[in-house]
Amino acid sequence: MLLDDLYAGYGRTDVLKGVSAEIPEGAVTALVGPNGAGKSTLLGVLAGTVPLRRGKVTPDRGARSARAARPAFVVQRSAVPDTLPLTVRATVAMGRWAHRGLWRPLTRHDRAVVARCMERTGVADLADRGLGELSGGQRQRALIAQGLAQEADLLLLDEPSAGLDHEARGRIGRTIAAIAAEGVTVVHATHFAEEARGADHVLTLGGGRAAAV
Ligand SMILES: Nc1ncnc2c1ncn2[C@@H]1O[C@H](COP(=O)(O)OP(=O)(O)OP(=O)(O)O)[C@@H](O)[C@H]1O
Repeated sequence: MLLDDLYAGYGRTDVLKGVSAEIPEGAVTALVGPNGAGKSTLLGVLAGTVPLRRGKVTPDRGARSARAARPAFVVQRSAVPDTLPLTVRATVAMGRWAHRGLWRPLTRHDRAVVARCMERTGVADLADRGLGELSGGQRQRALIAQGLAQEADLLLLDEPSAGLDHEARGRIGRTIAAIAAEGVTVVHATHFAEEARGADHVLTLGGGRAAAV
């Protein structure tokens, strides 16, 4: 995927000021940079939730693949209230809404996708537990499973390891790597050097621009 001279921001301020970079397909790209550098903003641009003011994003296969035009965005875990009365299975099943429409019953295929996504992220044995009962790492993996259930080609994760301990971060890293190995392009924002080192590709944001490492 090619990012060409991207400008985006809020109000009168541009946060991204000419970001150009390549994001390799089927690999893990870590997005790093100081607080406020624009990592979430760039993820929002790729997700289509933050409008581009200038520049363009060209998916490598995008012109030919409708699925590539439907990225999955996994928001920061802190954006999900602990008290949300949802089981893990129901949370992951929400990822099928894009396919089924809201409140439509799940098909057998949908249920199979949900089950597989829970397995891929290691939360299958927690399927009937409430989100509020889970550890931070388990909840994060349930949210990643929800993103996966959308069957998008591009999985965007905003600081998936924020607030997690070393072991839980390692598990998230392995989950992300396994997802990319199945052909999904993964872009995740991170503050952890070890997590960035584990990625295939690192994009550093600073001063509104990007540098690949
Ligand atoms: N919805 C918004 N409205 C106005 N300004 C915003 C909005 N979202 C972000 N900003 C501002 O844009 C700048 C970049 O924010 P962004 O969240 O993209 O950075 P980040 O690199 O993800 O930061 P962090 O590491 O703290 O999550 C910041 O100055 C922030 O205050």
